[in-house]
Amino acid sequence: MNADYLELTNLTVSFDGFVAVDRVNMSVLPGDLRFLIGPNGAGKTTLIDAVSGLVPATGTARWAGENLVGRKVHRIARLGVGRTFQTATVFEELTVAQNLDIAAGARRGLLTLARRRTSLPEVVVKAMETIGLTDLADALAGTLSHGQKQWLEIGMVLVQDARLIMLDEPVAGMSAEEKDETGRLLQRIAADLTVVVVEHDMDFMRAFATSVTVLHAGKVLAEGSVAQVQADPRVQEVYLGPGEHSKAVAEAVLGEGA
Ligand SMILES: Nc1ncnc2c1ncn2[C@@H]1O[C@H](COP(=O)(O)OP(=O)(O)OP(=O)(O)O)[C@@H](O)[C@H]1O
Repeated sequence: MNADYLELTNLTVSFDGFVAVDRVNMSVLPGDLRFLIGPNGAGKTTLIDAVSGLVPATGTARWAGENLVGRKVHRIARLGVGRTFQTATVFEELTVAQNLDIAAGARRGLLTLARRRTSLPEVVVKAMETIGLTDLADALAGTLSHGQKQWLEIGMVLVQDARLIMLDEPVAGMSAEEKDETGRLLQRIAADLTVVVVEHDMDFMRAFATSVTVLHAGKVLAEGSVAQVQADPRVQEVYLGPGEHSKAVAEAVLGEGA
């Protein structure tokens, strides 16, 4: 079994007795572009917080042969787990290349970072190509468009040697062109890595997901291909409410096939 395989078993997160993630079982294989969808408050962000070590959890989250539950955030990052946040966290007053260099340095250690270098590390050059920002290497991050900032943040995860990448609503606020570009970027990344995308944008999900997990009230409600989850009456009910199962309404929210 490839070690780059994420397997959650009974993953549970409680906040003062409120169960936000409730005994979730989920497996994601390398090469998969898994979308995690569900209504507001379903527990999507909390789930990826738990896998990244940002909130305490019970159950297991197996990755790279280890259980991530109970491990410190930096230890989890060193096992190749990276994530982005809903709001991009780039250094606006630094250039694209500098942002990536610093992120790569976080991995390399301060000693290497302190050494003066005349050229950019290979990993930074490669990341700029992957995220399509090579031409903007010397542009200040603060001058980038919203979409470009998100791509830079993805690049900052890539240079840290992440092999499991979890993205929290990467296309929120993007233009249609930026969404398409992001989808193609995620497909390129998912060819080599394991990718989990938390998303509300159903058009984006339909265009780029290879598989989908639907969360509702902390639990896995459905899992499968886009067509399978769209056709699932339980998924339609969660998105539409009971008694609104007209085909036209279901299609308007979930797309054709619903
Ligand atoms: N730190 C916290 N303390 C208490 N409750 C929390 C905390 N973080 C999240 N919750 C609650 O857990 C539930 C799940 O929240 P979460 O943000 O994971 O949902 P989500 O599916 O990502 O929603 P959205 O799509 O709106 O971002 C919500 O009811 C939320 O209020």
